[in-house]
Amino acid sequence: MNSSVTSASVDGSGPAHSAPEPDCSGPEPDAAGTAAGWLRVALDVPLRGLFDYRGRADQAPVGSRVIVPFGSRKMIGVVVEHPLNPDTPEDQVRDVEQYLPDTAPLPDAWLRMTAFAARYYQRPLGEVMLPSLPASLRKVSAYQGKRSAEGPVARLRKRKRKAQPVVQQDAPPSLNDEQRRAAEAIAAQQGFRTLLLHGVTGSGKTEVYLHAANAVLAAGRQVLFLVPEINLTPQFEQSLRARLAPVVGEDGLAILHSGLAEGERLDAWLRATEGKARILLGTRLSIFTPLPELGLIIVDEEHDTSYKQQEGLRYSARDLAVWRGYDAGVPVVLGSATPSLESWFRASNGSYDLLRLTKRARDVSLPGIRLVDTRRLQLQDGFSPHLLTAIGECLARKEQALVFLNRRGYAPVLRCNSCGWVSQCPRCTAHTVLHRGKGYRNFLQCHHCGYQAPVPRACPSCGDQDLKPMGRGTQRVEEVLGEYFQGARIARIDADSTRRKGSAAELFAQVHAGEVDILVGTQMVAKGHDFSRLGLVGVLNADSMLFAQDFRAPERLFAQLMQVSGRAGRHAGQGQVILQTDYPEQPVYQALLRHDYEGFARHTLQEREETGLPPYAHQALLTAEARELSAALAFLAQAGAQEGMPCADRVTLYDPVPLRVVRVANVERAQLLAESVERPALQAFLAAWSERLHAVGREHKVRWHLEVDPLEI
Ligand SMILES: Nc1ncnc2c1ncn2[C@@H]1O[C@H](COP(=O)(O)OP(=O)(O)OP(=O)(O)O)[C@@H](O)[C@H]1O
Ligand SMILES: [Zn+2]
Repeated sequence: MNSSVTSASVDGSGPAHSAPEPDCSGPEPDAAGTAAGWLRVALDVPLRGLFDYRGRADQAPVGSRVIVPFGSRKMIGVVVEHPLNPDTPEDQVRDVEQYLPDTAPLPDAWLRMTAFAARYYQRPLGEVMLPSLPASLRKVSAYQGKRSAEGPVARLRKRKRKAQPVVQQDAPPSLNDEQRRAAEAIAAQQGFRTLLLHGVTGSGKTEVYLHAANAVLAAGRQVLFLVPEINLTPQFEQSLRARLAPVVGEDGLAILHSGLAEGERLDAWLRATEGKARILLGTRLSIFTPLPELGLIIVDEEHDTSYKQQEGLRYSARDLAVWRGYDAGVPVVLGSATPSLESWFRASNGSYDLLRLTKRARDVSLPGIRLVDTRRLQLQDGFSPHLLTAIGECLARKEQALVFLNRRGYAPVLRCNSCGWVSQCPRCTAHTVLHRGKGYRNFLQCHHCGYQAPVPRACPSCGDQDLKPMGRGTQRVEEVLGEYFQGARIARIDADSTRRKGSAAELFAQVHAGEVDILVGTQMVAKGHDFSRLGLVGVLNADSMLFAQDFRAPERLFAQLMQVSGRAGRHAGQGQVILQTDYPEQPVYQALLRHDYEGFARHTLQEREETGLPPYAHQALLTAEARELSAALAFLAQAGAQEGMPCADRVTLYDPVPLRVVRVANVERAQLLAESVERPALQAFLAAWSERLHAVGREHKVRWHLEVDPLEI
């Protein structure tokens, strides 16, 4: 049997190491100076612990990558320690197969951050370290495959980098007083501090970031700039190039997101890691990129849930950014028009500094918001006469209109008018959504598991042919608008229309160029974009989010509505927002009418305090998945026994409950929530708990995962 496997305690009994504080002392040759020694290696396997191999410490400093045998496979791992002795009998320890010196060893700061993330999020160190590297640095085939040549780094260096198009530089506008104060406050920071930049939509937060970044770059340091979505990178890339190229050079910017080809990603990562790129602009995965001269971290739209990874290591890049700033001793700027209540809370109690931008940067006011009470209105294809009229007037003024609706597809469900049958996914407890395919070839699709089926000719239940779409999604809204506004150029931006690489960027470019009159979109269009010609925003179906069970639903709805409203009237004119609702008296809508983020935040935080919810408590969520719900619940019931756990008296475990959508892809799911008002107590509990879960999980045939600071419950 493979020694490294036994040392990692497959059966849960072995001497698994807890994720160590990485050894930061660098390579230590043994007494003889060279001879073989022991290497402790982190591997991307779902086992707790690390794995010992025989190898040469001088060839494999801490932080370097090696290829090692693992069972019958080979894997790339990261050397984290040079132990004096291996944890298994020496004759069972296998040899390192290949050293990978084509990159410098991963630096101490990276080792510290991955170790922190592993500890905090309760994951094996290897499952944090390896996935955070560009794919080609962690797969054996990139080094030993047929066409691997001298490895991915050497291959990359042989290729010529594409020349960066030189972007026209633009003169910075002179900052207004609020912007200047904010930029100066950031630039004045020596050392770690978190600054929350709360600026209303269109207040010019980007300009503040650019000024702060400029100062840091001029001082010879690097800047990490996080944005929530790939779609926002082109807009920021443009601004960064136009403004900062004189300081950092055309090559000084690197961009990282999941939409890049492997080689592009490796290139950006290497340039950032080697300090050639001075600014790294990217989505959440960039948070793990080593930056030797980091001087400032900026997190734009810090409230955005895209910063949370929802699979594998369920980390929050925003939260890790704050930790990284603390560890590196550099300031962190969190910016938003609608900060998360967690961040707002910390700004209110003084642990963050609050910087405010209270008015729009250009000479325009915030949009006028109107709630249209749809209870007693005859809607036409889902549109109130008010909204239709407003769109017509907007087009007549040669401005763009945006219709926002958080539901893609043609209609959320297909229904039989005769017997009431509704289209259902056979694998999930969910309806299938009607989609309009190419050439009107319609199909049904499940938005949970991806299942697709043709549209039945007749009702599968009663045979009647009167099947009708119920409700509307973006495709149907697009179609309806086409009928009402003939000749108008309509574009739809949602996950379906942007599947092809680059198509989202093309669509946004068309909107910016004024080649679109009406834009229909989901949350993809709602945030961050600086549309210059958009005069009107119409919101359909906001009510569907009003009564969600999640305690964060109102916060999220409010943020989304503020953000989408904020796309109107940014450059000129008076922006206008029309929101159709059956519940105009709801506090969320009333706060929106007044553009009153602070009032909404105060009110909602008070409710959270009274009910003991985050940020006044800390949570972790254990989710179990099994063929049968009963098995998932049984696992959770056993997992929920608290005897003998550290800090058990300060941690509340709630009763296991099925998820709202119980079955997805024939797997049934249930959850158990753990909560404590003391973060350290919860952390101590979780560390011991996750040990036990590994053991309990093996007895039950369930898959499970633990999520720390869950965003959705
Ligand atoms: N000092 C200034 N003078 C004139 N125009 C400015 C100034 N600062 C920013 N602007 C312009 O104001 C517009 C809005 O700025 P920006 O997109 O940065 O807003 P924002 O605060 O990020 O808003 P949101 O949160 O809605 O994304 C941009 O077109 C920008 O060029
Ligand atoms: Zn399904």
